Amino acid sequence: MPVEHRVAARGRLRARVVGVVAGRVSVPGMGQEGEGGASGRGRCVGWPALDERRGPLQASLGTLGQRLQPGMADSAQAQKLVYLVTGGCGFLGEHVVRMLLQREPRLGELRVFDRHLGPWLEELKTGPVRVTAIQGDVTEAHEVAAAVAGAHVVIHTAGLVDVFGRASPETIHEVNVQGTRNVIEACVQTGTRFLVYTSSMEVVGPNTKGHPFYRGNEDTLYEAVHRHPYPCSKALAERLVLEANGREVHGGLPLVTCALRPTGIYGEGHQIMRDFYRQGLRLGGWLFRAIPASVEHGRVYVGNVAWMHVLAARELERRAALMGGQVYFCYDGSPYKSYEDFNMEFLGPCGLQLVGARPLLPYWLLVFLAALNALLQWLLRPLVLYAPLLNPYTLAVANTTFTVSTDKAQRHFGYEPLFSWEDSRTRTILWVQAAGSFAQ
Ligand SMILES: NC(=O)c1ccc[n+]([C@@H]2O[C@H](COP(=O)([O-])OP(=O)(O)OC[C@H]3O[C@@H](n4cnc5c(N)ncnc54)[C@H](O)[C@@H]3O)[C@@H](O)[C@H]2O)c1
Ligand SMILES: C[C@@H](CO)CCC[C@@H](C)[C@H]1CC[C@H]2[C@@H]3[C@H](O)C=C4C[C@@H](O)CC[C@]4(C)[C@H]3CC[C@]12C
Repeated sequence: MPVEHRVAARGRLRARVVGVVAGRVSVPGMGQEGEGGASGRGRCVGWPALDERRGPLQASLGTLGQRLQPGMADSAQAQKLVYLVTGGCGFLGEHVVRMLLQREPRLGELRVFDRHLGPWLEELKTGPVRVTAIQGDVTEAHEVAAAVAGAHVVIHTAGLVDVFGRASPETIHEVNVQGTRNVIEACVQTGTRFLVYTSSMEVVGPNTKGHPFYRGNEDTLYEAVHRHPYPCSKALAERLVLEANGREVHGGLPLVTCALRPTGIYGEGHQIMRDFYRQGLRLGGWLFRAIPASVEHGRVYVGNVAWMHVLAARELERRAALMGGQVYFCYDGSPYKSYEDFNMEFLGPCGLQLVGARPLLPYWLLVFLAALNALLQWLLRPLVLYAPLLNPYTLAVANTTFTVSTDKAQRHFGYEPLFSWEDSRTRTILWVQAAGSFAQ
């Protein structure tokens, strides 16, 4: 049984803590050199502008960023580090947690902060690393501050991922923007110097005009205009994180931040993939093409996204001048395909078929159905939550080419995908098969 007790660090805290454990290690090769400039700043239509008083993004920390804090020497023998992963029980968060345990040799304590703690944390009970599960809410500044206090590195992946209208725009903003602000302020107040933020490709696009982003990189010019609360919130939060780079934290040293922008993540734990699978099973093994095969949608394997987070977090100290204030798309060797064709890479081997070489419905009809769904959602809201996959926003995202081709993370901190496409595919297929065999 886990030992549960109240955390007393720094003032009032409702967060509950469970002690657990795991471990072990390997180190990848490193790249070198650098470049400046973070691009992709979005404009949110109808959303408040950020407070600009802190001035422009601070791109470089010079040698300041290279100074070591006590306990941050570059050796496995050095004092062990305390990592905090917010949203550590989510789809991506769980992979980040497991990856840290496997591949961060300096890990001494791992704090997993989430609104909902997963039962799987129990299985991390044996091993050399202390795992502390903290039930808390990123919108509660005092809970965040208590969890951050004493951590060397924060990986802030908690977020409300909702493009289906389940949550209100205000709630999305509160969790994604205010929650991120709380994390930053907690770092500043408690002296935590290294912050990696899970952003999203949606900070850039697809934009409201449906412009294609074809194999773009972090410097590709693109008109980033958002209307939907989710991408707006991610864009605002990312900006907060980047602008916080260089702020003085408690103790006088500068905060070092960077943001990672995954495209559509897939892999073990991907609920939308599981939903498509179950839908196909309900339809007798058929799925029906709605999006032209020529529309490319960027996808990345969750294990590689987690790996990039771990590497970025690990290298932020050593490469502060280069990485501080930077954004990186998350990429790997996953093939460029349409959203539906890509899903079929996994659903096909699980026995589903995608019907139609071309969309079976004309696009105008899909637009009509998406608008109808939005109307029904609005009409039914007082009675019931109607949140189907198809709405004007998801249709626009699925129907607009958005793919990434970049090596920035490789050049800046030596990232190479840990999992090949074949491995990623096999792991995902096995998970879909297992997840689909549970009750529908
Ligand atoms: N899934 C994707 O395709 C994708 C792509 C790009 C970026 N992202 C980003 O990655 C991050 C993780 O996404 P995910 O797909 O794993 O989503 P998820 O919903 O599976 O995980 C999010 C986690 O955050 C936690 N959380 C939500 N609100 C919280 C709060 N107020 N306080 C504390 N914890 C809270 C949830 O309980 C959950 O465990 C998000 O920031 C998301 O914006 C996801
Ligand atoms: C029109 C339907 C016919 O089959 C298909 C609808 C698919 C949509 C539900 C998904 C298409 C693209 C997805 C999004 C994308 O992969 C990137 C995202 C970024 C991330 O930060 C959050 C998740 C998401 C918005 C993801 C959500 C689901 C899609 C819109």
